[in-house]
Amino acid sequence: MKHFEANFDGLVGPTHNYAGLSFGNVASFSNAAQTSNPKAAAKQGLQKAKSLADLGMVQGVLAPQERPDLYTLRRIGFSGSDAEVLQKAAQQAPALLNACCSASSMWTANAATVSPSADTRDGKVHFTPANLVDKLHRSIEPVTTGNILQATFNNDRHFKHHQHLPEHASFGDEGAANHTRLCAEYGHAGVELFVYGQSATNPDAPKPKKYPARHTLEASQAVARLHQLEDESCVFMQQNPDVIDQGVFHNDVISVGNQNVLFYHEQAFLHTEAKFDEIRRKMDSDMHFIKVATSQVSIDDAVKSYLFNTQIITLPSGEMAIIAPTNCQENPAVFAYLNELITLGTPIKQVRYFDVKQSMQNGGGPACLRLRVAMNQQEVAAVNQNTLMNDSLFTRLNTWVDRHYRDQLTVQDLADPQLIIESRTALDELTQILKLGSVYQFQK
Ligand SMILES: NCCC[C@H](NC(=O)CCC(=O)O)C(=O)O
Repeated sequence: MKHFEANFDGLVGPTHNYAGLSFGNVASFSNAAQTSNPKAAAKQGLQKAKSLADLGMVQGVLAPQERPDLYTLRRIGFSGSDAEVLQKAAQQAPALLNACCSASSMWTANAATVSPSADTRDGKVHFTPANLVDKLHRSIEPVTTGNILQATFNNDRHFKHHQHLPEHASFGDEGAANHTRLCAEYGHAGVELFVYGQSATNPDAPKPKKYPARHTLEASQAVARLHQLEDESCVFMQQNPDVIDQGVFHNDVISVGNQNVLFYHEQAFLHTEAKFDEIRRKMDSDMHFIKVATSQVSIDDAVKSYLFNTQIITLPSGEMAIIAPTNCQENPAVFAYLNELITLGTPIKQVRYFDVKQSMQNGGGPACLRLRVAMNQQEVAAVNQNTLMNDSLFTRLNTWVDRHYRDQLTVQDLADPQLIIESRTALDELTQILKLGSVYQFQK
């Protein structure tokens, strides 16, 4: 049977904006209060997704979330009509209003952790939505994320959906941004590499001093248990706390894997050599560890360009390609490195650049925008087919964006009661296009 690694890209929601909500994420902070362009952002994302489908990849889309989140605003005491709730929140607690308006669900690398059926004891594909507890604006995502995942992977025979982990810092879980699956072939049992920022139950373990470590070892271990993974197919590795303090808030800002390739910065991890030995021992095939030295690309350049937030994909020809943001072309050290990389005799043979600047300005690159789901042919057939990218879906979604999205949005606009009407109208229509059923609270 054929096997694929599908990418499910998050559609950028109608409230895409720059509110500076993510302490520790340099781009989020430095672009705070800029005017965003939700229409351009959504179209940049669609273009990347369509281009991957055109390359012969299995490509899907995941619906965005309903924002402004009036349910959370009411839960914390703002009352009255929808317009009154927005107005009171804007006056009394603008930071809370901003948190309830973020389109951050577009970064579906953080939607969940996914383990393919080749790795799990029950032979199903397992999904655990990430609780994202470290950031208020993201901590309100997991319930709806679960609804959307269940409507997209809606077949009990093949897909197993878990509840998100307990909402406590001990179980800080940022999903697949800190999870990479290494394997010889997508359909073979692989090694699931879980990268965490700190251990919650070991106060003496290293941790960053300036910025938060969002993800714990305990969360990764819980996901491995839920997903019925064998100890022999898991490796838990700690991120270097020093790089978290330099803006590497997720592991996918400093390393990315695909099949038997791990592309990483030399400062990415703690105990790198011992852990790589463990990976080698647990893999049933040779690994290519592609190290980028600080002398080639500094941490600062890696964070600014998102060199490691690239997607490494295996094309139908068997060659690997890197899907990079155009920001990598604009950074001389990174561009020079990438030009050299494709000549080094590694499995990576091409680089393709995409403009995803609207997302990058919030600290999310190409890899943040996608959730990887390795599946066999039968599993791909069991996915909600209306979510899979093709010419007709691409045209429909572009028309849908043109009809419903604004081409500029400021943080002040978030209190505009018209935005909630526009957003709900758009999402209601989207659930019909993707045939998701009622996944949003306003539809229930
Ligand atoms: N994987 C990339 C995630 C980026 C995301 N940025 C944000 O939420 C920025 C939102 C803002 O600043 O408006 C985050 O940090 O979790």
